[in-house]
Amino acid sequence: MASMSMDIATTFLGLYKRPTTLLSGVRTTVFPLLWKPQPQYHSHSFRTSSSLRSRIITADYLPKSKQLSRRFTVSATTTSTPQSEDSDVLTKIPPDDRIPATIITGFLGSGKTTLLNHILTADHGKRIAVIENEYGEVDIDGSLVAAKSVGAEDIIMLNNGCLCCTVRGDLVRMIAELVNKKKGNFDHIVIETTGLANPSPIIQTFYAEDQVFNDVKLDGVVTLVDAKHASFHLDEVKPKGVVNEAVEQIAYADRIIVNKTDLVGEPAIASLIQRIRIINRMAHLKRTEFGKVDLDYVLGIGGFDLERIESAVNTEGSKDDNATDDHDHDHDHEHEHKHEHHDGHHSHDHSHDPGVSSVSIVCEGSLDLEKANMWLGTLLLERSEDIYRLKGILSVEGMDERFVFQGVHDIFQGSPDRLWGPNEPKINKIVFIGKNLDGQELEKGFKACLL
Ligand SMILES: Nc1nc2c(ncn2[C@@H]2O[C@H](COP(=O)(O)OP(=O)(O)OP(=O)(O)O)[C@@H](O)[C@H]2O)c(=O)[nH]1
Repeated sequence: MASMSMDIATTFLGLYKRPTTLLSGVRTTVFPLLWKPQPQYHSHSFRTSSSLRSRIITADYLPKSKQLSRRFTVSATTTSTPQSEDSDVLTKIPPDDRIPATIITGFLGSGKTTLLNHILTADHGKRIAVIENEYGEVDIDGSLVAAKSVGAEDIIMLNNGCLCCTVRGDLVRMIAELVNKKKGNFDHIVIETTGLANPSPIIQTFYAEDQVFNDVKLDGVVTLVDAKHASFHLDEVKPKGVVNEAVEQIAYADRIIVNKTDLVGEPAIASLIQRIRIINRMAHLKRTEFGKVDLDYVLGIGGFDLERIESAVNTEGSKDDNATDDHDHDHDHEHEHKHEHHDGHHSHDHSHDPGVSSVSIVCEGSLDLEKANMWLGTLLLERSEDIYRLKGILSVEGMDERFVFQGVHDIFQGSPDRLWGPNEPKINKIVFIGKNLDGQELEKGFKACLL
């Protein structure tokens, strides 16, 4: 990591000065290209060449040659065309017609297959291709999935290991094959991971692999949490350097489903939800029995869609979607404030993935572009392993649009969004989910970038 980091830093910090060219198909801007409002950038400065498409990914599964050739990832398609004589650009986001994919994850027995069956048997009109990953040679979940009989276009089993480790290459091939052979026959891909999967490398696959990225977009990560057993797994002490999958699965979620609520009482559910909120305050959360949720809660959520980031970052979005859980509400105010939630246990010696928490910063003002680039570049250079998820909406000096972005470790993407309203306060919102986050330091660093 250390030796790679310098490359990343150089890339990160140097990028915004590079001339850029049109990338066919997918165009966007990236934060370090954060637009300098100078005349020479007016019509093309957002466009990235394919060589700028994705940021270096340091995950060790990528071959070195690939690691070095990758920089920033893009997903939203953003064009910049002249708007009027007196304004620089019109930012609009044309439809992204890549096939959406949903990752369903959650600890062993939390109800993933149950949810999948609910999805497959519900009346939503979508044609779904399923990729099912089971650890072990014997396809048990596959036979439990109601797939063929209810019209799933395809169900593909990956049985030789866990998606996040040994069969990740298979996932890439599987998706590429699905797209090449069956495009037009299905509208959505659902991937069920094993109960022991760490979602991070699976998520990264959607950005790191051209074969996947060009045709498929990650719609969201749905994490099932077993209301009865989750606390036990969250508490589990892992050897140094070994991730606690239960914590990671919650940390990466866009939607959390606290399932099996029939098996425990209200106090246990409430305390579990509080605990989940410490790890991830950004995801929407619902309680269920047998995974019975409205399908629009889990499909088509655009969790990784830049247009939707606002709701993710919006502090309202971090509430439990069940009104009954209003004990979990935020105490947010309109202007300057910060939330920092650390696991109260992390000072103890026995750790359950110590200090996985969320920090959100909300403050009004406009950012100095160069300072922001420097700050975020340095932060990701030093801390990308610990920063699991990052999402935000920023106000940048000289930019009429909001800048929305998100990151997964050192993969970072962003683009201008809609124009700020004439009387709209320019409030920056940024959420970090990760390990050992120091809320005060993050806030201080962020505020130092404000003009
Ligand atoms: N009581 C109760 N049982 C549930 C609920 N949801 C699922 N189950 C049961 O829990 C068991 C495990 O559910 P699955 O859907 O197979 O869980 P999974 O996450 O796919 O399990 P793995 O593939 O082993 O990781 C099954 O027997 C389900 O019928 C629920 O809300 N309440």
